[in-house]
Amino acid sequence: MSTTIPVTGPPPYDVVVGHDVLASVPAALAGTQRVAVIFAPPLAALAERVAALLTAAGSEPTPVPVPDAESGKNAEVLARCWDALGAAGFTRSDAVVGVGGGAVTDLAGFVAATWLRGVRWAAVPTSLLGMVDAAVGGKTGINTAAGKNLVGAFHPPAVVAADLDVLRTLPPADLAAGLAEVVKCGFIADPTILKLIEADPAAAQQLDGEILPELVERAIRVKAKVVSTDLHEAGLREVLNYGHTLGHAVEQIEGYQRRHGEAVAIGLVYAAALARHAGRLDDATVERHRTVLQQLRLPTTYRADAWPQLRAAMNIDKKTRGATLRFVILDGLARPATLEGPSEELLAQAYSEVAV
Ligand SMILES: NC(=O)c1ccc[n+]([C@@H]2O[C@H](COP(=O)([O-])OP(=O)(O)OC[C@H]3O[C@@H](n4cnc5c(N)ncnc54)[C@H](O)[C@@H]3O)[C@@H](O)[C@H]2O)c1
Ligand SMILES: O=C(O)C(=O)C[C@@H](O)[C@H](O)[C@H](O)COP(=O)(O)O
Ligand SMILES: [Zn+2]
Repeated sequence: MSTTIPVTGPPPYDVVVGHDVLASVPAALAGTQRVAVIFAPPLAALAERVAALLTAAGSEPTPVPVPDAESGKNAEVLARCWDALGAAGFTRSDAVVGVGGGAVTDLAGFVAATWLRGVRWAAVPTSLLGMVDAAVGGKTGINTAAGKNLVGAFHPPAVVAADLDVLRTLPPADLAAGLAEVVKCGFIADPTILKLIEADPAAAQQLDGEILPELVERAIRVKAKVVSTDLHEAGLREVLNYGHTLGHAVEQIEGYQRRHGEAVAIGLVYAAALARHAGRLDDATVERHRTVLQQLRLPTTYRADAWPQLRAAMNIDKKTRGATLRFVILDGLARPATLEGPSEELLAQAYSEVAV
């Protein structure tokens, strides 16, 4: 059983989520000759299954193993992927498939965006975070020493095949990290998500119940709607960056060793505190951020002495214009807004609510 959630584009494509969805990959890449299947070691068996489906459909898969997680999302690994495509003689009628968590699909999508200035690609997200967020919407890219995702391209996939069964092997901490982005969707657009988690936080993490699939579908619908309206982040899409200004700074100062979803959880509390200090958000909604994230055992605090480093790292956030920091905040539940150029005092006051 599966659900198809359309991203209306342009270009249009489907997010197919549920069980037995992998056949949608060869279907979406019909007519391609060679297909590079980019994967990290923990997902080697699934990558082989995808390759077998491509072979059965008449394509010629080339396996391209890459280092796991953030250690594969950099310029050196990107260049190795280009070399693999070059050695196999990839042309514009060929394609790429990314099989893995968000780090691998971000990398694979960027390989596809840059090879011959853009070839088709498909995403097979294998983490919760990848299914609800990273694989959807066409943001592809890599990290640099200066910051998270600083090099990349908007290059939407031909299909996203999210097979809920693959989540069975996902470590619980990675499942929880994915829920941070689901919570984000709850605060910016769909408060039912928050009610579902608050009513039964354990059920939100159980693969065999009905709650987790509903949360996945709801979060994908939030993202699909936003990116269908504003692929290139001219305005509306910025709401998906809620919690990411401080979150990305945490990841950068930790050398990309911290789970993205955990950093976003800390960043969500910071953004809520910032909104309150700016007089835009009530105490109860700020507190709701802490409680729902803590129910999922996600971090909501960070080292007090890290503030100078975090503050410097935030300067290179993609929403920054010149010297003006810009934050996504809330004016209320499901009422995302922008805060431009907050004072240093305000920034530090908000951090005092996160600092331990
Ligand atoms: N492009 C976007 O719009 C977007 C959105 C959100 C996040 N991201 C990016 O996504 C990345 C985070 O993604 P993530 O949380 O998936 O982390 P990740 O890709 O680093 O994966 C986390 C770990 O889970 C493992 N894993 C994944 N699926 C598994 C499975 N089914 N079974 C066993 N192990 C599995 C991975 O091998 C890895 O060790 C970050 O780089 C973030 O910047 C991008
Ligand atoms: O899709 C988006 O747009 C988002 O902002 C979703 C985020 O969850 C995601 O982490 C994204 O990669 C951040 O984008 P960036 O442009 O700040 O790197
Ligand atoms: Zn994110």
